[in-house]
Amino acid sequence: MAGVEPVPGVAKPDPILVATGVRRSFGGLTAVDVAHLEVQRGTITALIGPNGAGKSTLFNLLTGFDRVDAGEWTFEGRRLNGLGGHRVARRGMVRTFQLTKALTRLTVMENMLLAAPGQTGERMLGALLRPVWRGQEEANRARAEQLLERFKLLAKKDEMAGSLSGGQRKLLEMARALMVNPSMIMLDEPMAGVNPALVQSLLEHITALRDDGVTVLFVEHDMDVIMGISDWIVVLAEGRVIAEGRPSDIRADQRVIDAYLGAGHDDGAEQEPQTDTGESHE
Ligand SMILES: Nc1ncnc2c1ncn2[C@@H]1O[C@H](COP(=O)(O)OP(=O)(O)OP(=O)(O)O)[C@@H](O)[C@H]1O
Repeated sequence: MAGVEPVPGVAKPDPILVATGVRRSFGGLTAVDVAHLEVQRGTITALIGPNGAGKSTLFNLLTGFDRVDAGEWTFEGRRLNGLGGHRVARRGMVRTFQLTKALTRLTVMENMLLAAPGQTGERMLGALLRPVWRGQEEANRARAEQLLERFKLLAKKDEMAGSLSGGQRKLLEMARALMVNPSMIMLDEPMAGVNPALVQSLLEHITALRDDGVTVLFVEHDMDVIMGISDWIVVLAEGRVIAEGRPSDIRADQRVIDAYLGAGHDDGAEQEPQTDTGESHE
């Protein structure tokens, strides 16, 4: 991303995702108010910000799981406004979801097959198209096995997803998202609840996705992870993009330091201003 100025809303050479004027309020609270944001194709871009900054809401809006109040966005040059999550996924932009209770009661393989393309309408057309359908199911199963192998979960394919460790669940979430062969994947806190021993392996999987040409946008709180693998970082605070740039730009950005300190985030160097030292200031 050489030559791209680290300023909020900056244009990028080959953006895969472009959002303009995207706003979402809940009651009187403006959760997201993004004037302009471009995600460069083929990069790992981190979306960071203090708690409540609007990161999850922005993810939900862009992937069709929530509705904007205003604004528009394009993916691969095509408008996505008004499309639901499944149709957005079919266009090639998928997000990971935490495994819900229901999904933990299915096997690993069943989870993979549920995420496969073309799940809707099959029952209706099933009688008519049974041979085609069967072929599709075989192809889905083959792809699922390939992905499970890649994420070292193949041996677990017949086990309940609920029996997986935190890290293995994250791998399964990633593998599920890849069932539709996306060109962009959005990861919501991929490292949350992951045993430190698995963090390195997850990081390698994320960089491997990028190296395979998949654009990655991820929300994460762990600064070491963010600084370690991101090509570009976008900082949200109170719904707005307050900074964006390479890790070195972001580390030195006073607005970012202020936003994190203001929200009481622990970056390892902050001092709590209101700490009672036991001395009287009167
Ligand atoms: N469905 C909702 N109804 C009402 N308020 C909401 C809803 N979803 C989000 N909010 C509010 O919008 C703001 C942004 O929330 P959001 O979850 O997007 O932040 P976030 O940056 O993802 O935070 P975190 O890092 O804690 O996950 C918060 O103040 C939150 O309370």
